[in-house]
Amino acid sequence: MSRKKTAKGKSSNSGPTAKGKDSGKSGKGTPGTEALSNGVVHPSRPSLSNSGEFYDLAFKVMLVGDSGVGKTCLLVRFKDGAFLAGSFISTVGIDFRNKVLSIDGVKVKLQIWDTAGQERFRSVTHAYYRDAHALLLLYDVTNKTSFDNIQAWLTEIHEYAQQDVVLMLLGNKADSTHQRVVRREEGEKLAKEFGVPFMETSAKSGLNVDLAFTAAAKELKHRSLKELSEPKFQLQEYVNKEMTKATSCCGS
Ligand SMILES: Nc1nc2c(ncn2[C@@H]2O[C@H](COP(=O)(O)OP(=O)(O)OP(=O)(O)O)[C@@H](O)[C@H]2O)c(=O)[nH]1
Ligand SMILES: [Mg+2]
Repeated sequence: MSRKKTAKGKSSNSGPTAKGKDSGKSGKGTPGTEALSNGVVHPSRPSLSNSGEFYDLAFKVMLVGDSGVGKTCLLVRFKDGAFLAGSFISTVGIDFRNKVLSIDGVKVKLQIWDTAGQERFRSVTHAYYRDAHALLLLYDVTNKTSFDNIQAWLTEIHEYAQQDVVLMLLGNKADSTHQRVVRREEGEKLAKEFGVPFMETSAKSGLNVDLAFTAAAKELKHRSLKELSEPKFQLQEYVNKEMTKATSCCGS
């Protein structure tokens, strides 16, 4: 995936995704309209993604958070199973990648939007919030400022995103034991305060990366298929059960 992208404008579709490209840049990745506004394409008639994979449901997931917290690396880890080590290339504008997951026998396509954390791209990012079905809000456990800024991000999300957006808080770089300045408990406390599911992740080691996306997809699928006969899907409970805890030796 190119990490140098320039924003070209606002996404024009308000519904979930169907038949998008596997990756693209802003303003261009506006897929077709087969999907209904709640994310259901049609379970009995699977659609075909451009990568040749069939899917039943499609949703947009957006990665947000300060520059350098690891949004692009998290996406690359999830999509390709690799870690982008080396020099940091800050995302310009917005970019996306698709991935189809199998959730309880249902094929769920996630169109994952990787936003630029830098302040100067904020107005571009704002334009995409309203189309997002889920938001993964990241901070960096080795960067206190990125943690302190979470409240401001939540205010922004409240202002621009859909009211019922699925939101998760992720403390990334949990592998960086020695550089850690934000304890897991602090992340948990903040998340609890705002009623948001929380987990620590590492794009480097892969810790909880699949889980973060799968949990969001499960929640979206549950809501979309209105599985009312089943007990309500409890996102935080599911995460707690599945989560691998990072070993954090050094608190702040
Ligand atoms: N140790 C460690 N380093 C990470 C991890 N995730 C990302 N990094 C490093 O952090 C730096 C920033 O990562 P990016 O993914 O480019 O950050 P970003 O949030 O996309 O930044 P912007 O595009 O500017 O918003 C890079 O040097 C990565 O190698 C992680 O889980 N662990
Ligand atoms: Mg980036």
